[in-house]
Amino acid sequence: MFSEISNTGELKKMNIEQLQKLASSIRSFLIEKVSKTGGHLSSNLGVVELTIALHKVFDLDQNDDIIWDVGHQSYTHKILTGRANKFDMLRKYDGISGFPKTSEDKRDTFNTGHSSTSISAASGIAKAKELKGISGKTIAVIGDGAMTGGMAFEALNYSGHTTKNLIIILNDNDMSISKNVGGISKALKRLRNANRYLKFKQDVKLALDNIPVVGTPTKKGLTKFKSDLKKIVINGDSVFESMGFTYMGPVDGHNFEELFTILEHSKTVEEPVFIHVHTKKGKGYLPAENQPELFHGVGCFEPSTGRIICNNDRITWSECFGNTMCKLAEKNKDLVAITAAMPFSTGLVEFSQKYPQRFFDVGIAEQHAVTFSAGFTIAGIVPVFAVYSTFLQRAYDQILHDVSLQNLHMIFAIDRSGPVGADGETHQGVYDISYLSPMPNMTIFSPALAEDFEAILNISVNDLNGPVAIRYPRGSILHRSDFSNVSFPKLEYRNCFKAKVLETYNTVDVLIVSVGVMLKNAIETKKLLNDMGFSVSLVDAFCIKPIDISTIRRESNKAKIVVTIENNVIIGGFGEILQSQLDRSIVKFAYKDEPIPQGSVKELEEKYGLSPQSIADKIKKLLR
Ligand SMILES: Cc1ncc(C[n+]2csc(CCOP(=O)(O)OP(=O)(O)O)c2C)c(N)n1
Ligand SMILES: CC(=O)[C@@H](O)[C@H](O)COP(=O)(O)O
Ligand SMILES: [Mg+2]
Repeated sequence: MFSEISNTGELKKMNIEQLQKLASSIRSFLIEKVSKTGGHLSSNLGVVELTIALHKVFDLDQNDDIIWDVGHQSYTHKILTGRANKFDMLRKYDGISGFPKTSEDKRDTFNTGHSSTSISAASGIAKAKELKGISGKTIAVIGDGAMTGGMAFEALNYSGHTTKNLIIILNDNDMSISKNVGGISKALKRLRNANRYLKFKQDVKLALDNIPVVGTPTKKGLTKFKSDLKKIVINGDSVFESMGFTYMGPVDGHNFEELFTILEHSKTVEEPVFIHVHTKKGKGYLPAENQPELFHGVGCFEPSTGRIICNNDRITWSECFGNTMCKLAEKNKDLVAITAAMPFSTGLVEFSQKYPQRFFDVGIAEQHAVTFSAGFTIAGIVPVFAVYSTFLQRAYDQILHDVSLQNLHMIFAIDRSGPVGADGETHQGVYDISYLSPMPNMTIFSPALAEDFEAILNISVNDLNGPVAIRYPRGSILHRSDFSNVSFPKLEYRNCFKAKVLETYNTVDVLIVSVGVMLKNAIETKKLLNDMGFSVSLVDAFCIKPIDISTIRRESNKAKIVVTIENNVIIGGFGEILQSQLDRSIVKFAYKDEPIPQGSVKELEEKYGLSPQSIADKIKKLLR
């Protein structure tokens, strides 16, 4: 559909009216496609004009590069680089990614997915080009949410004074996933509200003389924009100016004329430039404009109404977490909840409404969130930091240095632990056992069922000491009643460090030890093996650290082979930890040591031999 403009030569010939038509058809295309595949709709609808303008003004086939921060807003860029026909497979197994991927197209300069990396990467690329004598601009497109991440500040601090030909485009829509928070957000609001049309009072050349970073050679080229430049605000007071950037803006990010004027201008400036673009999240689609949070990362929906249709009736782990937190907070007045810009997705909205004084959204600032939590513990408060497994990686040193070495009592509620599906390799939560296990004093639980999850959250908040991590996956939660033929022991403080022996025999072919929700696969594997005539004992490891080695050793002594099933990577995973403590070899079912691609959990389990059938087949071979 967009094949004729996918080559930038065509786009460059289009006039404003044609571009507006193009923007409108891209929006319809995005709504239609994302309504079927799911994806990051609101953010993408907000940057259609900005992306078109960038493709028109800069030359990605030559030496200009764009780094998309987070990268969840790169769909229009994908369309303009010839990938529109692949959108039916957006975020699907073997399909195109919802994030930039250098393997898909060379104009996806840098892979992203986690927030706040773009300025550092762009700054490095710009420096490298400078060293190699390559011309061209390097452009970081970063959202106001991503701008709350510490790494963005580190990069701004460094590159404003040092990096030529770097352009930072701040896409300010006043939203992270939820409403953006913090001082930066307030400062941006002030800038947005400042007089947008601060006209130059003098001749344009004279005005440019007052901008220290613009040299004489660039003035010549700029005179042709003389009339347009009257619209550009150059606000000498912004924090970005103080950091060494030439600040331009704010401009209306849905107005092509303003965008072209400012982008063309920035092209002529050698020194680092900071362009403030104001956009509307969800632009052009009322359901997304009205509920940008809901349509930030949405499943399938009805395009005409915005009605969500892929809703699961079952309660999710995040919802169960949020409900339990509300109950616990009622009794324990010292309990607080912390999120790094994800109140909605971690299930904390109700908590934030019921207990606004005890709820803290710190922005996309996982490192700060951990050390901030550590501070709470010093004054006798019990902080629960709800965070996705993949984003907690950001705070590795803070977990070690500020929490675990000091044995402080905080709870890491680790959501999206295990494979996450459509977001792919940048977001897979398959490393947390490996990265948390070496932390001294750390307790790690991996519940399989809602009943155990609620109980262990309560025990962790009220009875335990030191740092506690509770890992749980994306999606629907399971209950005891889902496994009517298994009898589960009641989880209490006295047995919370124990592995749960769910089925045991004096002599047995196989002992299966499962981790967390992999219990489901373990139960199904057991059934398959039983049908093949093999006997199977079953243990739910539950407590990963400290590992209940005595129970597992006792069960292992009765078995011909011992098998572990987990949703972590093999290296540093539960299987390896167990093997290092049991003096026998173990057959370990875990994710392979390679980037784990996008795809449904089922597809990934098939790919990595973690489905009940493939596990049973492998065990059968080993037993024979
Ligand atoms: C380190 C990290 N933490 C959290 C997230 C989850 N996340 C993805 S997008 C987003 C909000 C980004 O807001 P902004 O940069 O303003 O982009 P917008 O969606 O508003 O266009 C968040 C919190 C992430 N990708 N990376
Ligand atoms: C882009 C990003 O990092 C988040 O928006 C993430 O995609 C959310 O994932 P969930 O859909 O699992 O909440
Ligand atoms: Mg934003």
